[in-house]
Amino acid sequence: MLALGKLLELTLAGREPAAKIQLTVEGARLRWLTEGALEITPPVASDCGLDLILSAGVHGNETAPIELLDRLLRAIARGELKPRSRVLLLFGNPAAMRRGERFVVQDLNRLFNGVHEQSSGFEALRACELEQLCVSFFAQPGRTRLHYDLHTAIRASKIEQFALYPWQAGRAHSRRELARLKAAGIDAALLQSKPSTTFSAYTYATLGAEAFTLELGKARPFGDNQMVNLDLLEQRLHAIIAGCEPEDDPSLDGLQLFAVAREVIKHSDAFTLHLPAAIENFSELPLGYLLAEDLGDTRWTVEEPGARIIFPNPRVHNGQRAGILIVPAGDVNLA
Ligand SMILES: O=C(O)CCC(=O)N[C@@H](CCC(=O)O)C(=O)O
Ligand SMILES: [Zn+2]
Repeated sequence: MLALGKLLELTLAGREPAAKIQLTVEGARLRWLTEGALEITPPVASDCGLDLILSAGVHGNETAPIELLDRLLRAIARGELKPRSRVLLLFGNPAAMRRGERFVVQDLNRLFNGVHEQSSGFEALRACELEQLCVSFFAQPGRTRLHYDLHTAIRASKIEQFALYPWQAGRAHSRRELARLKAAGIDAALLQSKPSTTFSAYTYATLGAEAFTLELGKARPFGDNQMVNLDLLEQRLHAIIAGCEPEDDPSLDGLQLFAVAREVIKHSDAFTLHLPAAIENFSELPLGYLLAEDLGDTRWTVEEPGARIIFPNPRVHNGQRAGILIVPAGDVNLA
């Protein structure tokens, strides 16, 4: 196998490869760009016109997607998976991956779309670097842009594999992309309705890619991910990279669509979340339920029929999202 196929090993060891460019037998080029970043370029004659960004490890302790990208890259480096798409593989937060922690100083996935410019520290620099890597990767005009940012969640989930679909003014979410995700084993999608500072929101709204955050089960240490079955997603990523995707059924039956009702923001150290510690993502909350309290008279009470909670986390920094209240999406305008 080509040495650059061991990007994960190199990244975890904090090492730079001696050779930055290597070619597979079929002539695909692997190019190491910087820590945790590798570009794969198919031979010109077989290029299918897709620019695909696959990222994982934006949160350093979310190992199942990191292992998935490692398997894909090794298959390419062994010549078993023959790319026809250009691919940018990114391990988002190498320092946090080495520590097995979500982040080092601050949550990298809150620093995109320019927020890093008003901040400092390791993650702010990395957000800037990741944005530049994506801009350069997408520089060629007339090509199709797709980005999957792969994550796992802190807690268990009633719906284990789901997507968060970013938002941009005047742009409808794509039925074709949702059908593709359904075929890849994704059971639900949360359609965002406002701008965001996550990585996928950056590539979607600023760079015009189709882009998603994919949540793929519960975060566990390296080597401990046997419970997560990512076979369908892995097969689909193989097919996308190899430029040989099957035609998808355009029906979205079986894919649950949700909309954001409200984001719960933690304003102060007095913030209290009234949920059991082991509550699962997508748990339903009854009308009138007192969900959270904060300084002064701030109270979060459930007012939306059918409301469910995802990502409840009272330990976030003040000013950040401590949970999202979601509801089943009504009539959705899809492109
Ligand atoms: O389990 C949790 O509480 C967080 C899981 C996670 O990291 N989710 C992403 C979602 C990103 C998005 O909203 O697109 C995050 O919080 O960064
Ligand atoms: Zn994450």
